Amino acid sequence: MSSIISIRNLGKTYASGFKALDSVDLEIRKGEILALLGPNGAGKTTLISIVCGIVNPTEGTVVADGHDIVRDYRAARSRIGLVPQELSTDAFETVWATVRFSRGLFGKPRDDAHLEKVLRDLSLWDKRDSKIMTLSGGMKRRVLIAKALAHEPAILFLDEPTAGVDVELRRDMWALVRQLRESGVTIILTTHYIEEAEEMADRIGVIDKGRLLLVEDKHVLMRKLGRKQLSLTLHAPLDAVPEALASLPLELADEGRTLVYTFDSQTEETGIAGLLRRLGELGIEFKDLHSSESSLEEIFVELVHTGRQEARA
Ligand SMILES: Nc1ncnc2c1ncn2[C@@H]1O[C@H](COP(=O)(O)OP(=O)(O)OP(=O)(O)O)[C@@H](O)[C@H]1O
Repeated sequence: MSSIISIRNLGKTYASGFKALDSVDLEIRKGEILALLGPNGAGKTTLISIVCGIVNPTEGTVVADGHDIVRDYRAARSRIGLVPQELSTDAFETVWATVRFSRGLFGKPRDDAHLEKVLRDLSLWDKRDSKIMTLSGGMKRRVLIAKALAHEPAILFLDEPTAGVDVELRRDMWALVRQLRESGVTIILTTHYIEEAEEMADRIGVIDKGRLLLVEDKHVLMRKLGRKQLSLTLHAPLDAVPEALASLPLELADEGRTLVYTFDSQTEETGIAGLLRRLGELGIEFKDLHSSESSLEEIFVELVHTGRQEARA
């Protein structure tokens, strides 16, 4: 798949001297949904703001759909739609006037049929003559998306699209984002919600303290870094893991009633057969067993943790 955005060695040091981004390299593929995951202050909004021309980079380059975002700003920007975290203005405007104005900002000729389609797709058509301030929070968010799509961008950035929205609206937003991707739009979203990245993304980028720790296909990431656990519910609780099993990755949980075996999900040899044989030899019986995989959340916490340790080293 070809790249639609190339980010090379991108760095940002704010006037305060704070380095918000450090040597970020990232190729965003045409037609993908990329989720940027990171804790507060990681640099996600800074990265988006640079690509959208709101913040100037101090180092590096960004090329969006063939246009350098600094040298060729207007052309680059016209290819991009940005859905910011909050709707700050336009309270007294109607939905229709707002989206029409947004399209005009990019010098695009008037195209009422396109705007109608956008509003219909977002279930806002019936509200086209309503003033924005009269809309519900969920509808206001949809207006933000409609504004971002008014000029037919090839790339859509969504900054925390579902922060603070209820579960139902979140699901609606996800469906909408998928639909947009189907129509060929490349989507980059930032989120704090691991579930959102897990649900939506084709690839996941993890960013922390201005550094992009990794970018990986979601399934590969989960396979590569995920661990599996086998939990055995014992007949009789144990005080400690028996000496004879000390070399194995075993832990006791649930006050000695459960023996937990952790193994790498990538390896071919899980070692489970050997474990069960040795338990049999030691006369340790179990009444139930189940396996589980580490969630993206666990992987993420681990990544950020080791990333910080490496940065300190
Ligand atoms: N104009 C500015 N001047 C100085 N520091 C700034 C400025 N804007 C942002 N920062 C700092 O840069 C860091 C990254 O901020 P950014 O908003 O990019 O993070 P984020 O990952 O989007 O966080 P959040 O998830 O909280 O929105 C933060 O420590 C922030 O305080």
